[in-house]
Amino acid sequence: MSSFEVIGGRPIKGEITPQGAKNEALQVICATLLTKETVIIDNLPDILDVKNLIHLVSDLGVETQKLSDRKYSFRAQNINLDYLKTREFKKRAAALRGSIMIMGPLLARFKKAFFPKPGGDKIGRRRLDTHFYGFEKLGASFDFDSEEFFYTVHADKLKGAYMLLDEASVTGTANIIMTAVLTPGTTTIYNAACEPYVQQLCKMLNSMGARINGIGSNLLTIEGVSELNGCEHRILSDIIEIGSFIGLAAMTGGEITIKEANTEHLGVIPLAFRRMGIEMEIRNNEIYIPPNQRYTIETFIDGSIMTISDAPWPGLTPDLLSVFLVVATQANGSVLIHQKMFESRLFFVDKLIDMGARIILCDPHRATVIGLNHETPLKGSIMTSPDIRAGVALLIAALSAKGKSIIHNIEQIDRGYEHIDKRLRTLGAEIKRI
Ligand SMILES: CC(=O)N[C@H]1[C@@H](OP(=O)(O)OP(=O)(O)OC[C@H]2O[C@@H](n3ccc(=O)[nH]c3=O)[C@H](O)[C@@H]2O)O[C@H](CO)[C@@H](O)[C@@H]1O
Ligand SMILES: C=C(OP(=O)(O)O)C(=O)O
Repeated sequence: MSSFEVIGGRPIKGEITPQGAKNEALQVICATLLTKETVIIDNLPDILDVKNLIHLVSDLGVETQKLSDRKYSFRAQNINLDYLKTREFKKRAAALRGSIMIMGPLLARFKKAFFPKPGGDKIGRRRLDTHFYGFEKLGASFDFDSEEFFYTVHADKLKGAYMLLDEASVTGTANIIMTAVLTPGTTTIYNAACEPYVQQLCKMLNSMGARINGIGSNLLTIEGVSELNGCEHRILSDIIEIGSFIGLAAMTGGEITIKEANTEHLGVIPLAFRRMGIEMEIRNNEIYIPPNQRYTIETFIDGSIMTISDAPWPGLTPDLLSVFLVVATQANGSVLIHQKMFESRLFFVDKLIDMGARIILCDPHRATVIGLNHETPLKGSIMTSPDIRAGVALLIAALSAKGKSIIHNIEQIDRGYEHIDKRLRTLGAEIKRI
């Protein structure tokens, strides 16, 4: 288990370019299983989850080749489905959440797929019902071995269908889309997730010859085709990393420019930071955060306390709520952070309270933060990163705090943030891996 040692209290300064998006990368790597032809993916982030998934698909038989720093080619000509029954596969699949998205392509191409319990953040119940509801609607049978925790789907024949999803699951929608593109007939998915990751997946699939309409909305219509060809795809910048950098700059009083910031794809993220009182200038494809901000959280028009809460896209992504929460600890004013989707993602506030933050955890989903208005800095502390986004929130807290902090279990952060220590050092942060 590695740790970060951080000396806080130094404003960050400079320019930074975000990595490619983790959640898009996981979708499009799985999509390479849909064709025998070569797919080239550019801007893949060099993070643990992506490395693990590339390893997994290679073990499954996909020929993978690193073409340059962030560019890989994938060729899924000879797939060995027996690998899905091995102990090695169970271990690899359990290392990340996104691995579940190999099921849709395998079902589409080979009419069967198996999967053990996927990994990912331990942030509350993470059900998979929507995935299997969709597969069943397309004609697959589904079995669950509760002793072995093993999911199986198989079909003699798949057929396009109408479906109304019970929830707009991101990986669930991606899985169903990837089955439907090779399923004869018309599939209509209503209440589909439409996060930028899903939009990007659909665009990539259309460039491979799929026929998907309604991209960017919650109503997708897919005309199945008999086969897909190869393509070249470039991953967008990671909007969660962009939000994390905005939060870090605000908390440390720093001045940064975020290059290649995907400004058209940020949805309500800039608005939510502005509601926290954080100023930013969006210029062309860059975001500039001015220095020394003493931000004041807005109230609602009627004067009531601001709530920052998550919702499926185009609502605010749940993956940034931990960052909003930590940023609020130094604001002028109060905010209610309401994490609606996940049940165990706010418990890390105990660590912020130890550092001097004023937070009341109302229940597992809601925390009220009363800002310190930059009058008293947080104090350095020793802590353990419970999940990827809480980990980054603790890192932001440590970089803004007075004195030294140690953050353990940083593998959680490495799952989704590329060489974060090295990149933050270029902005003047005092952080080292120990
Ligand atoms: C690898 C990957 O891409 N992971 C992302 C993906 O996870 P993942 O696809 O696993 O998450 P889902 O979208 O399935 O669901 C997330 C949580 O929200 C709940 N839910 C979801 C939709 C809805 O309309 N109502 C509702 O309550 C679900 O029950 C679940 O607890 O999407 C999540 C939600 O954006 C993100 O946090 C994860 O980073
Ligand atoms: C919850 C997250 O990831 P995963 O779904 O991969 O666990 C996240 O990226 O914040």
